[in-house]
Amino acid sequence: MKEPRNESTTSPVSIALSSILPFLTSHPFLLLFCALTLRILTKRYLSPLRSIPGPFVASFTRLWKVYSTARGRTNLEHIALHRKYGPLVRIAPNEVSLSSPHAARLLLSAGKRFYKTDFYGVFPPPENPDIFTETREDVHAMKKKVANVPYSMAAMRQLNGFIDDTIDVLASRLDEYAAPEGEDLQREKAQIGAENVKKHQVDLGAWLHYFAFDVLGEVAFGRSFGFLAAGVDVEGAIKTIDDSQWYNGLVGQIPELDHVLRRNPLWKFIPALDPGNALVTRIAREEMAKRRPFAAEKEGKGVSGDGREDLLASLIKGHLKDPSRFGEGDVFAVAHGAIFAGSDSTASTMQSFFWHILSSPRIHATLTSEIDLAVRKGSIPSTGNIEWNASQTLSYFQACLKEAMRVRPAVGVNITRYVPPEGAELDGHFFRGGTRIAVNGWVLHRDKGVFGQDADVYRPERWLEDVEKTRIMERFMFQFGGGSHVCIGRNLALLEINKVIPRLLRDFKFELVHPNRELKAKATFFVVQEGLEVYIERKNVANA
Ligand code: HEM
Repeated sequence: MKEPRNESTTSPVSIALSSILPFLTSHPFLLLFCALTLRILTKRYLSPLRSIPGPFVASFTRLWKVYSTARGRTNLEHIALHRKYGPLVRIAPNEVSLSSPHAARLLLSAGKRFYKTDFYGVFPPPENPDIFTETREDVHAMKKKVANVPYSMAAMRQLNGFIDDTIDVLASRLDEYAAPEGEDLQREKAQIGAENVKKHQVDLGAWLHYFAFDVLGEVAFGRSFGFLAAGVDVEGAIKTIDDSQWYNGLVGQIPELDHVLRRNPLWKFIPALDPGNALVTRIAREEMAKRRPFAAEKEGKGVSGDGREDLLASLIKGHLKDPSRFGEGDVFAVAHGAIFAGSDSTASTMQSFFWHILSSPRIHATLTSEIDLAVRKGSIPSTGNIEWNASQTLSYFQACLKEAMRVRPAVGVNITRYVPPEGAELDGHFFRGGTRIAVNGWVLHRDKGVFGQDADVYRPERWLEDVEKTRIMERFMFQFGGGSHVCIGRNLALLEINKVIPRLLRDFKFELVHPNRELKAKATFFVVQEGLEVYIERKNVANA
């Protein structure tokens, strides 16, 4: 017969605890140390992600991500991380970065239910999310349906006039700085000495930035923001947006922090921190106020009086059709959000393009000969603006543009999605529901399997070599994201880029002032770039 258990026997564990706990509570620092060690050990070794390699600190705290984002080099650091650790890298206790373009396609596909994370909730206005910041998929789909109308390529072509006018302003502003050509140049050389002629230089990057903003002002609100006219960042508006994006990218790594920072009601008492005071927001508000009670839109008219309907007018019409599904707040949020989403992104893409082509005399020469030849053949006009269809005939230009978007995509921080509740397999690994998965275009676009062994190199020819290979590479380009959250403004961005860049290359000669210097780039959400200073000379295409 079994001996009855002696209930009063004290287990060794309880003896140990009863002696250790009083000791620890009387030594709070030691207690803190033990708690932290326990947290580190559980996050690091008991997590379902424990087998995925990555920086040790990242496995137990999101602060690693904050640190990495704060340095403004997330894009480059992630390339290095994947080279060191492989295709899956644990970058936070519950977050993994993937480098496989195949896995990224699945992650971003519509209908696969990998939804946006709370990272996006930090982007303002949190109380009235726009298409980019809306994380509720059903609400997002409803808003995007309305907004898709004015962003379609057909609608964008209708806005061609706005873009043309802004290109004319950019070209004439650059013309003020450009060195003369031909006989005029000889005259100037004689007057000021040949060595001084090259002093005609501009910060092309800044002018492209002003251009991207002014186009958006015209497209969204039927009025320019006036950056090109002023030739400066009026009221520091661009800097305000860049700073705000830097905050969003950084705080988005630990979104809870937003409640004690920007969403903290005390901020409202510091006017300089109130984004409502910023130029772009002010203009957006003024335009909304001017158009109320939306009489013109009720009659189905545009606002500019010349038949052109801006984004705001089109969104108001969408709102009038179904105010309960697309409220007035949505009209404002979507039109205003377009400026934030579409300005730095487009500017960064154009800056990358110019930096790459000007850094290679061979590529630059091939591209300019293509454009000069197109003028001589009459496939693009010798003066004035260039239409979308005409720029599509410039195959080397198209290859240079794709290659710029591949090597230096405009979004520099990670795009993140949650794994659906039932879990999912990505790149051969099963992830539990709720795991955060991150992808970064800078990493994905360097995949050697898809883009070739020389994927790190800027080489436009890769897009012209083999039709089948090109088709595959196009499938795995993520510069505009993908799936249901694919960039809504890509038609606009491509339209303006396809019109303005060939025109600038047709009308001016450019040369880098600092040929061996990298652009100064900071990955906020977008890669904000500086340092594209060029020598500029007027070009007579007939003599080219
Ligand atoms: C070359 C220029 C551009 C690039 C490279 C770019 C890139 C991107 C990327 C990568 C995304 C997906 C982000 C994510 O899933 O987190 C995105 C989304 C978005 N973009 Fe763009 N963008 C550009 C221009 C524009 C323009 C001109 C506009 C508006 C005028 C715009 C508005 C948006 C919006 C509203 C979204 C959110 C779409 C959604 O979630 O459904 N973008 N863009």
